[in-house]
Amino acid sequence: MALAQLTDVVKRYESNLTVDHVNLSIKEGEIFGLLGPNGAGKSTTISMLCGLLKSDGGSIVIDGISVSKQPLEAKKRIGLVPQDLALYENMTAQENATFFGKLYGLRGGLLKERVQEALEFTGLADRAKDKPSTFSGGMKRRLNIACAIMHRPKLIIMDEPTVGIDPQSRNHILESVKALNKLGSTVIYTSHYMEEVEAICDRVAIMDKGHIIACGTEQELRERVAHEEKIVIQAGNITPGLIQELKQHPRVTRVEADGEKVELYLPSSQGELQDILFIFAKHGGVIQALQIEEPDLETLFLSLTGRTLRD
Ligand SMILES: Nc1ncnc2c1ncn2[C@@H]1O[C@H](COP(=O)(O)OP(=O)(O)OP(=O)(O)O)[C@@H](O)[C@H]1O
Repeated sequence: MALAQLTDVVKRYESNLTVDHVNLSIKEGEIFGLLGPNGAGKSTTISMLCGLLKSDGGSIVIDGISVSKQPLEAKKRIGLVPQDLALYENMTAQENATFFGKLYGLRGGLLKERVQEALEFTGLADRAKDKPSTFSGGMKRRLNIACAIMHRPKLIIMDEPTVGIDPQSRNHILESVKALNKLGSTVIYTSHYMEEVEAICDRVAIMDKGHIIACGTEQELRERVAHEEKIVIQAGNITPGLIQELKQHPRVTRVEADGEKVELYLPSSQGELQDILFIFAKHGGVIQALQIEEPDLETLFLSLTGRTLRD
């Protein structure tokens, strides 16, 4: 059963269709990834889903409740971890969590219990009496999560929660997403990091320029590009002439060069490897490592849009 249903949702900014007739069905109990480059329209979609932004068309239903007709009822079912931190710097971690708990109508013993639970869950119990101004970026992000889960929402929405934070907090957040899901919450997780979405999500929708361009399990999405292969080569002395000749190779569909790394996309490396090594040797490129990779969500994005997620 769908816990969140978006039907033909539209958002316009002046003449731009920022969200262009988006249809999504998020099943109860899943971790659903919304993957797309910066500016794809992910945050705008999330804001409409949470009732923070009015849509210009279509309908959004959460747990059977229309977000536009019964916004307060719908909001009770949602815990939003926004992209921008929403914390009070002059209140302690405990006071922040208490404040958000009260907003959701929690009081007395239950409120105290939930504050403790949320801070423990996010690994901040020993910093309960400290203010966020003394926290690292990752700890602030974790406190943001603690505040969002105080009312044990059915649907937790996290908008790019790992942008600009240290690897330890990043892992902590990814683990906590999985743990929240195991405890029964459905999660929508937006990101432009393919690896994160692949690591934690049951299903993924790929968004670009306001459209959902693909949706399915990682396996289903990979199968759509099963005919593509990626060769990743680490090499010294990568010259413009070398890149140019690789691009001209009739079987190579795309070349991405970044410092000492070259990524080549082609239908199959079989029978072509010799040629490619020859081109490197001809231009004095010194190969240090070579790896043939299975197609991934990046390959799919590239094949659908002609751009990489990082472009
Ligand atoms: N209030 C606004 N007025 C005009 N344009 C806007 C407004 N909010 C967003 N946009 C535009 O809508 C597009 C989508 O933005 P959105 O923030 O939804 O993308 P995103 O996929 O979440 O990317 P990011 O990861 O950078 O936040 C962008 O081009 C953005 O500039």
